[in-house]
Amino acid sequence: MNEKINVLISEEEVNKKIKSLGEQISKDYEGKELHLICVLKGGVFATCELAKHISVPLSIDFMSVSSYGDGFVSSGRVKIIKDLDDSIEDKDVLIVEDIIDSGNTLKYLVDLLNTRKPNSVKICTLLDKPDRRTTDVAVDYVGFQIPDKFVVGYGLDYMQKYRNLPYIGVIE
Ligand SMILES: O=P(O)(O)OC[C@H]1O[C@H](OP(=O)(O)OP(=O)(O)O)[C@H](O)[C@@H]1O
Ligand code: HPA
Repeated sequence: MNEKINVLISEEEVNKKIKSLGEQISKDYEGKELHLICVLKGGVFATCELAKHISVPLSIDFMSVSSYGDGFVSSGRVKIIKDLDDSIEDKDVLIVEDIIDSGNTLKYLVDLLNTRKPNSVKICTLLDKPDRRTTDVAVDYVGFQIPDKFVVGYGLDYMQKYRNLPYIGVIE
């Protein structure tokens, strides 16, 4: 079945915002090297677009975690499906996510990565749903704060579909 989807944030607005985040990050990390960690699967679109607008030397690694399964609600348990390939010791790490909702995923990831002796760990998320937060996490770069609606597109899925939409939509 195909759900009806309304546009919440257009493709143009998303790309413009990611460009400005990339420019800000480039300024903040001037003179340093940055290690991006893309949180799969949802973070892949935001990471690729963001990386294009970062001008400091950059490396990218991928980690796959899941807590939602195929539903609308977090299971509360974060499962590592694929760990990083490379050590992050002494690196300036920036985690890139599509969305922070309950905060469970990012809290788990930040705590885990901090045990691996990075020089710094910061967070960039395209979307933030502050009304849903149950776990406190300090987020350094936010694209858009959005209302408490289940969104899809730009990496975000419903039952693994709609990740490829070039905009952020809301399922009716
Ligand atoms: O703040 P939270 O409530 O933890 O929600 C945010 C997380 O949920 C989604 O991942 P999901 O577990 O659906 O995996 P996916 O990216 O592979 O779809 C999203 O990509 C974030 O990683
Ligand atoms: O609104 C959402 N949409 C898709 N995946 C998600 N994971 C957390 N929140 C969301």
